Amino acid sequence: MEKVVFVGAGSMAEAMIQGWIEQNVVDATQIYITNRSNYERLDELSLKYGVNILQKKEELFHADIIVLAVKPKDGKVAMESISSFIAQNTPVLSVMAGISINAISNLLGNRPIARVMPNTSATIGMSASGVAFNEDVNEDLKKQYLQMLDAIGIVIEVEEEKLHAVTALSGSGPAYLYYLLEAWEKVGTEFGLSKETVRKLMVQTIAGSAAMLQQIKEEPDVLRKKVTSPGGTTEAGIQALESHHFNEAIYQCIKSAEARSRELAKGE
Ligand SMILES: NC(=O)C1=CN([C@@H]2O[C@H](COP(=O)(O)OP(=O)(O)OC[C@H]3O[C@@H](n4cnc5c(N)ncnc54)[C@H](O)[C@@H]3O)[C@@H](O)[C@H]2O)C=CC1
Ligand SMILES: O=C(O)[C@@H]1CCC=N1
Repeated sequence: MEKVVFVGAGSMAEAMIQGWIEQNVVDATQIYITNRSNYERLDELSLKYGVNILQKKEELFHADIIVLAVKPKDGKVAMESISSFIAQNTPVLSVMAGISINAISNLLGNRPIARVMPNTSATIGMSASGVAFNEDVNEDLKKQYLQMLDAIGIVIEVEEEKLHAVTALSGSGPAYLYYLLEAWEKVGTEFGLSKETVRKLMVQTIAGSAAMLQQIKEEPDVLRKKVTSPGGTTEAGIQALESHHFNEAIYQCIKSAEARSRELAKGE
C-alpha cells in the first residue's frame, strides 16, 4: 500500500490513521488527508502524525486506496468532487454509516469497494468492525482489507444488509458505554464517592467483565447469575432495571439506531 488517501479528516479518520500508524500497517508518509474546508484540522493531523496533506485533487489519481470518511450527509458531494480525479480501478474503503455500496459505485463507478463499520476504539487498536465487500474485491484485496482492519481491532465480514445492525450495535456501542459510565458517575458521586474513584472502579469493572467474557467461555447470563446472590444487592439492582423497562430501553436504543442507519442509506 503506497498511498492511502483519506477524504474527510474527522474523528473516525483520525482513529484509523492513529491505529494504522501505531500498528505499522501503513507508514505515516504513505497517508494523505483532505477535508472540505477545515485546513487547520489538516495541519493539526499532519503535525501530530506526520501524515501528508493532499495538495491537489489530481494526486488522487495515484492513490492505492481511497478511504471515504465524511459524514453520510456529505457523502454525495464528497464523492462527486473526487469522481473525475480517481483512476478506474482504485479501491475504495468507506466508513460512512448507511451509504450503500450501490450508492458509492453509482457515484464513483464500478470498482472494488469495502464498506466498513468500525468504532472509535480503532484509535487504540481495539475497534470492533463489520465489513462487507462488493464482487470487485478479489481474494488478494480482501486479504489486504482484512489485514488493515484487523490491525485496528477485530473485524467480522457480514452481508451488506446487516451493516445497519452492526452500526447500531458496535459502531455506536462505545457511546452507549460512555453514557452508562456518565450515569454511574452521577449516582456514585451522589453517594459521596469522588468522580475519580467511581471512574476507576467502573472502568475496571467494564474491562474486567469484557475480559471474563473473552477468556472464560461462559454465557453472559451464567456469569450474571454468579454475581447475583439470592436476596442480595445485585438482585435488587436487576429488579429495579426490570421495573424500569431496561430490556425495552435497550431494544428501542438499537432499533432506533438501526432505523436511522436505514434512513441515512435513503439520504434522509
Ligand atoms: N465517529 C464514529 O464513532 C464513527 C463514525 N463512522 C462514520 O465515519 C464517518 C465520519 O464520521 P466522523 O469522523 O465522526 O465525522 P467528523 O465530522 O468528525 O468528520 C468528517 C470530516 O469530513 C470532512 N468533510 C465534509 N465534507 C467533505 C467533502 N465534501 N470533502 C472532503 N471532506 C469533507 C469534514 O470537514 C470533517 O473533517 C461518518 O460517515 C460516520 O458515519 C463510522 C463508525 C464510527
Ligand atoms: O453516530 C453515527 O452516525 C456514527 C455511526 C456509528 C457511530 N457513529
